[in-house]
Order: sequence, then structure tokens, then C-alpha cells
Amino acid sequence: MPAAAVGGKLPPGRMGWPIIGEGIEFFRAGQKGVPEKFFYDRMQKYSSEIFRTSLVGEAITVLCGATGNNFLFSNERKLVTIWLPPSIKKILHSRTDHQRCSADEDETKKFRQLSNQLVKLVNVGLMDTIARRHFESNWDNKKEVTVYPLVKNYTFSLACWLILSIDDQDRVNELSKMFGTVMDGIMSIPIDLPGTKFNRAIKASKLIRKKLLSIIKQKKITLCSSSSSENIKASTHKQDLLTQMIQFTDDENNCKFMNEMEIAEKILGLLLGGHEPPTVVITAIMKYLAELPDVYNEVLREQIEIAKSKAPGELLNLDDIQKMRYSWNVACEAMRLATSSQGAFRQAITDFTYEGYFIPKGSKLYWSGVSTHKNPEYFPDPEKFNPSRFEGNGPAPFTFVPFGGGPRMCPGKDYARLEILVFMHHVVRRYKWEKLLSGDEKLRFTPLPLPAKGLPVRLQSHPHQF
Ligand code: HEM
Repeated sequence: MPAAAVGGKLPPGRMGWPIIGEGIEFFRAGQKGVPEKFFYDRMQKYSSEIFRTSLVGEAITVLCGATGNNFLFSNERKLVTIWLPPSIKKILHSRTDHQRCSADEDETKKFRQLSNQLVKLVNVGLMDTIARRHFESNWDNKKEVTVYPLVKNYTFSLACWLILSIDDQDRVNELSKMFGTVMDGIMSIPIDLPGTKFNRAIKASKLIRKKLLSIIKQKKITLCSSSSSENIKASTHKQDLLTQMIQFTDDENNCKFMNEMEIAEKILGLLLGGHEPPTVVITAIMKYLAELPDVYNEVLREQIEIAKSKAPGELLNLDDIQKMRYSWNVACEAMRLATSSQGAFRQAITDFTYEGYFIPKGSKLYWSGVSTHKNPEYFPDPEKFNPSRFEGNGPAPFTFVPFGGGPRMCPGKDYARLEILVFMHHVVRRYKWEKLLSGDEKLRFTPLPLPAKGLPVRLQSHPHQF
């Protein structure tokens, strides 16, 4: 339990090499497809509850297991707050820490309120329409496809439409390319020299913010020129998150607009967080469905049942989504085995003790999903793909945490659930597929779990579309 502390024993662990710390061991375990090994080796050696290591150029204290997750989630803003490695901040943030710190608390509150609106903006029918169009343009009449880039196109197009009302594929592709460069930089060695991936990511992020600023200005003009509030209500601009941000008022209805750079940074974060993790999850689902015909058949059965209950051409609605119970269990099992967010960093905002160890103010901490998702204590026979784990009450609290927990829990969770299920509804009813690469195209955690070659598959259309 936390207690006021003035000093004491630091958690056990090893700091590894200067600067790189234990980064190579962490990276290697991910490359081999077993990121959990890094954690379990240390939990066995030092303590099953807590250990210290050195990653991303910092000493990091890892809190393990369900107890560690619960502790960090429930002490947000009491003992800990979010922390991002400086290399990621350098890519994503335009303002210095000094400029940000006074705004941070207020900004976080505003941003959370807005992000929580995200799922309210999502009309399942609209998502269904975009999904249908995506399959018609990118999958139908193809014998072979590579899953990862196509799924990325689906999730990014959805995010651009729902967040920015951008539908034009050329503009979507241009933005997607820049986001790809940003993501490559985030996953690279942070050396800021001309030509490095890291350097290119910083430039791409600047360019994205510039483009977003111009989109924001244009949107403001459009909103101002809508002469009455009735017009604004009637226009499609009311639907997107950017409009909500521009017109944002707080809970007391008395707050003015967020400033433009604040909005641009938040949109950048949402577009990045809003397409990369769902892409990884859907790609993993496609891989498991190709490998496990019984699971595929059961998902297909459920989705045919739903399709049969609808009139021809009728779009999906929320009731249909609630019926996709087995499909969601499959998605959860894919997220357990291929955790797209292995964990996240925090920083201690005060001294405290945990499990008898002293955590000084300023310490960097980490909660780790992989330390529970593959733990046989919580998930017997952990390597087995078994969607029934999620039936009934499902896993024990804080053992299955793909979206984090507490006040920082992913604000896109419900949106992600919709986009994943809508995708599954279409893909199984249209095709069966087999992996093209012989053997197992292993997921490599770099740190996102992705098939090494993007999962090329051979499609076989169902003779009668269900
Ligand atoms: C399967 C899909 C997704 C997964 C697995 C996922 C996972 C996560 C996790 C684990 C966190 C918490 C990190 C922490 O504890 O600090 C997080 C935060 C966040 N996610 Fe997601 N996410 C997904 C989809 C989305 C979507 C669709 C959006 C937006 C459209 C989104 C936007 C965000 C944002 C903005 C945050 C930061 C919240 C904050 O700092 O308060 N995510 N996500």
C-alpha cells in the first residue's frame, strides 16, 4: 500500500549498459515474438511484483501483474501521472515542456471530455457504409491481398472521416503516408541526424501539424459563414470531432475555444492512436481466423445470423453490434495474445512506497499488459487461442488490460470495438482466406505485434455472399 516515504530500499533490478540500458534484451524478446519473456525473466529473478530496469534512456520501475496494473490505474493524478519518453515527445509535441506544463492539467481535462464524445459521433450505419465501400474498392475481385496495408487504409479512412470529415482518398493517402513516416520514427533508434527515420518523423510530424492548422482555419471559416446555429446543426460539419473541438465548451458551458495548436496536437494524437492499434488488432484477427477454421466457422455463423435478420441493403445498427458476442470474444482473445499496447509509462508525482520499496518523486514507472496477458495463473494454457475465456464474467479484474484502465483508459475503446466488429461482419461473409507464406508468419513485436511480411493471403469468395 502507498505510504508517505522519505527514503528506503529501491526496487531490485539491473540497469544494463550505459544509455541503452536493457533495451537490446527488450527489443530481442519482441523480435522473437515473445515480449513477455523480458518481463517474466525479471519477475522470476527479482520479484513477481516489481523490478527496475533501464529502457528508452531512463531508469524504469515496472509494476507487474494485476496488482501493479490496479495500483497504477487507480493512483492516476494522486501518486502518478502520464509520462512519454523524450524521443516520442520530440516527434509528437510542438511545444516545450515549459510551455505545456501550465496548460497540461487543464488540457488533459478538456481533451478527455472531448475524446469521450468520440463514440457518440460514431453512427454504426456510417461505419458500415465506409466498410462496404472499402471492401468493394480494395478487396472484391482480388485473388490475393496483403492484409496489413489494406486494413490500415480502412482504419485511417474511417478516422479521417469521423475526426476531420475528410473523405477524398488522395488526401487520406497523403496524410496516411506522413503518419507512416511518424510511426516508423517512433519505432526507430532516436538519432536526430539528417536521413535517419527519427529525423524524418520529426519533419513529417511538423508537416502534419501545419496541414492540420490549415484544415482548422478552413473549418473555422466554414463554421462562421454558417449564418445561423440551425445551419450549423444541419451541416455535416457538426458530425466530426474537429468541429466539436473548435466549438468546445466545458461541463459548465463556459469555456472558450481551445487554441489552434492545441487542437492540431490533439488531432494528431487521435489520428495516430485511432488507426494504428485497431489496424494491428484486425490484422491479428485475420491471422488467427486463417489458422483456426473452427473459430472462423463460428464467427461466420454468428455474422450470417445477423445478416439474415436484416432487409437487403439495410445497414448495421447498435443492436446488431450487441449480438456479435462470439466475434468480440475472438477479438479479445486476439488482443490478449497480440497486445498492441504492451503497457505505458507513468511518472511519480510524489514519494511513495510500493511492496516495501521506495519510489522517489520523479521516478519513471511502467504498467505492463504482457505481464498478465500470458500469465498461466490468470490465463491457463496461455498460448492457446480460446475465445471462451471471455464468456460469462470473463478474466479477473486488471488481468486483461488491452485498453489500460482508470482515468487514462483509452478513450477510443468503444469506437475501436465498433470498427473491429463491422470489419469482421463484412470480411467473413465475403471470403475465406488462407495464408500465402508457408509456415507460421510470426508476429514480431517491434513493439507493435505485426506479421513480418504484412500477412499476404489468398482470398476465396463465398459462392453466394451470405
Ligand atoms: C484496439 C484498439 C486500441 C487499443 C488496443 C488502444 C490502446 C490504448 C491504451 C492501452 C491506452 C492507454 C495508455 C496509458 O495507459 O497511458 C490508450 C490511450 C489512448 N487511446 Fe487508444 N487504443 C485503441 C484504439 C484507439 C482509438 C480508435 C482511438 C481514437 C480514435 C484511441 C485514442 C487514444 C488516445 C487519444 C489515448 C490517450 C488518452 C490519454 O492520454 O488520456 N485509441 N489506447
